[in-house]
Amino acid sequence: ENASIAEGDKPVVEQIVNTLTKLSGGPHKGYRANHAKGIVVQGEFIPAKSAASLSSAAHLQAKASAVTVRFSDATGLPTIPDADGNSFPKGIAIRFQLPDATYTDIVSISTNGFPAATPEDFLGLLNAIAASGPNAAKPTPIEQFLGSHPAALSFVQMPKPAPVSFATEAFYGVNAFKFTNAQGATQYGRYRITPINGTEFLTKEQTANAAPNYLIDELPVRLSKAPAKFKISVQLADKDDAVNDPTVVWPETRKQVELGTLTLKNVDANGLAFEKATMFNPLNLVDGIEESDDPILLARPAAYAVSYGRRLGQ
Ligand code: HEM
Repeated sequence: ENASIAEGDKPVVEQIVNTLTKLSGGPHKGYRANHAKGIVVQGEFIPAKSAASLSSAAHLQAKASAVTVRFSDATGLPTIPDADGNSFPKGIAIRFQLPDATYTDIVSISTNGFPAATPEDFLGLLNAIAASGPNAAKPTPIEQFLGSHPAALSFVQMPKPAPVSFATEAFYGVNAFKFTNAQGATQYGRYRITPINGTEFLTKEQTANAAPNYLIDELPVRLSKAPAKFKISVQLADKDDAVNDPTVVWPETRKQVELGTLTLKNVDANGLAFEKATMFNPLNLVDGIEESDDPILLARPAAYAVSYGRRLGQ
């Protein structure tokens, strides 16, 4: 694919996928270029009464929807240990089955914020990491990049504790969406997916001793005993909040609207085949929810499609 074109002349999203692949020692045939290691579970979503006040979307009205959820570790390395520092942020991808046999997705991470405001900057960050091997001259490319990109530095420095379970981690939509209700009123907001029993993290010592697959192994055991529940809500933008910049964290004082309860019931027995055949996409939207003009959000479908095409061997 595009072998005769110089790397720097390829579309930025393709360059990002190539650098993600290089950073993970890939290509790892049949796996995602990012968030390669994951687990697929099934459950349902029951909307809260407040959901319809925000959006007329079909899954936010009175009725329950079937959902499929994929939790994941960051990087393109399918064998990354679940407590490895590079496995953060963790990911959650949620697919809601809609009444008309279509679906809509939410794809979120375990950090409230992103290291770059544009795909070009994200590529710059990844390329700086790739150029900063053990023999790189000081200051290394990544030291230089972080020195001149405060948002990337604060993302790198953000605490990313290892969760006890995928079911005890909180996730953030990071990119804003535009929600419209049945009366035509619009508001911008960011998703939050929060465990109903609260977040729970390992101690430093537990993290150091965690088994390589401790998260992947824990979830089926947990779900065989009881369902795991999350609250899905939306943090609303104030009129001056940046709705097109995922590096800007909005104040915790912003109002939140509860959308409903996500209940996870069982691990998908066909999860491996499903995850290979499926591309989650944050712009699989539904009437009542639209994208913002955040350049990171808008770049994601094309990047995911490059990775998906390669996963299917195209
Ligand atoms: C320009 C910015 C980004 C790029 C280039 C990028 C790239 C990718 C790629 C190539 C994949 C693999 C997709 C597939 O093969 O199906 C992926 C997966 C994923 N990304 Fe991103 N990403 C970006 C931003 C984000 C953001 C802002 C979030 C969360 C707010 C996010 C969360 C995830 C998650 C959770 C997955 C795994 C989805 C799944 O389980 O299928 N990404 N990303």
